[in-house]
Amino acid sequence: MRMVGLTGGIASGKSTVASMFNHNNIPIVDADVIARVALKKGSAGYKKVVAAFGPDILQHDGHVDRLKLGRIVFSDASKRQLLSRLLAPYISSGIYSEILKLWLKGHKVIVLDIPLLFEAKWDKWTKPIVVVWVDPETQLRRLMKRDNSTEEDAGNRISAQMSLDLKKSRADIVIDNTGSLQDLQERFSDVLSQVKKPLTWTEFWLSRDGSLSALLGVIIGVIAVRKRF
Ligand SMILES: CC(C)(COP(=O)(O)OP(=O)(O)OC[C@H]1O[C@@H](n2cnc3c(N)ncnc32)[C@H](O)[C@@H]1O)[C@@H](O)C(=O)NCCC(=O)NCCS
Ligand SMILES: Nc1ncnc2c1ncn2[C@@H]1O[C@H](COP(=O)(O)OP(=O)(O)OP(=O)(O)O)[C@@H](O)[C@H]1O
Repeated sequence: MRMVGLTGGIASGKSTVASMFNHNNIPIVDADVIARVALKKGSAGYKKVVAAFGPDILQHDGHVDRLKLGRIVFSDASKRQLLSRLLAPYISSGIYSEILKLWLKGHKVIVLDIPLLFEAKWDKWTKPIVVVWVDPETQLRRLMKRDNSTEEDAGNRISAQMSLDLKKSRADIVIDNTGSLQDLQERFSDVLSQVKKPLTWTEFWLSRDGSLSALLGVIIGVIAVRKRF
């Protein structure tokens, strides 16, 4: 199975690109969605985070106030590291379990949409790595518009992340998303054909069908050897 890594900066357009993959029947493992589940009221992750950050981060109904927690962690690196450390085991196991489900369904290509792909070292497992890049002004403008946030809040979120130029330098494929959605769609068509190239041998043996063929081969081999002796 081929696991494509999809990453970029906040509001650079990862989800927009992910939905293009999805429209082409390539399933997505979305780390932001998994991270939300990990912080759901009553979950083990929720309990650890509330114990560490205190009840002030909760809304009246007991759910985490994401805006409030976001303000705290995106303006303080040590608190951000603490939150990441507390949630990392739950996010990782959520990602593994999604990958396993898709492997069992026999998908040949899947996309891991992980904002912290490099920081959390998921890049070792993904090939190719696609980075959605955008220039800093466009990123700030789109983020403020999407989240209806102030320049200060949006700037804090951007500077809390690894630089987008550094991510770009570590990419196999860069998608420049500074232009229009139509420009993005055109660039995406090239990327799709690269991602859909036939599987390498290693990827084939790591696919469900390849692994089952290998297992069957081993069983037949063992039976044949036993019959001979
Ligand atoms: C702080 C939280 C509650 C803010 O929630 P909010 O709904 O406002 O933002 P959302 O979850 O949609 O994240 C938006 C973007 O912020 C960026 N981001 C999120 N967490 C982090 C982090 N720890 N470090 C750097 N950037 C981050 C990502 O680009 C993400 O796509 C939330 O982001 C969170 O729980 N973060 C910790 C979990 C995590 O590490 N998520 C990243 C998945 S790899
Ligand atoms: N080429 C484009 N032209 C105009 N708007 C765009 C373009 N690409 C994305 N957007 C808009 O920019 C915003 C950010 O895009 P998107 O949500 O896909 O980013 P993201 O990288 O997934 O963000 P996050 O890291 O927060 O999950 C969205 O409102 C989206 O509709």
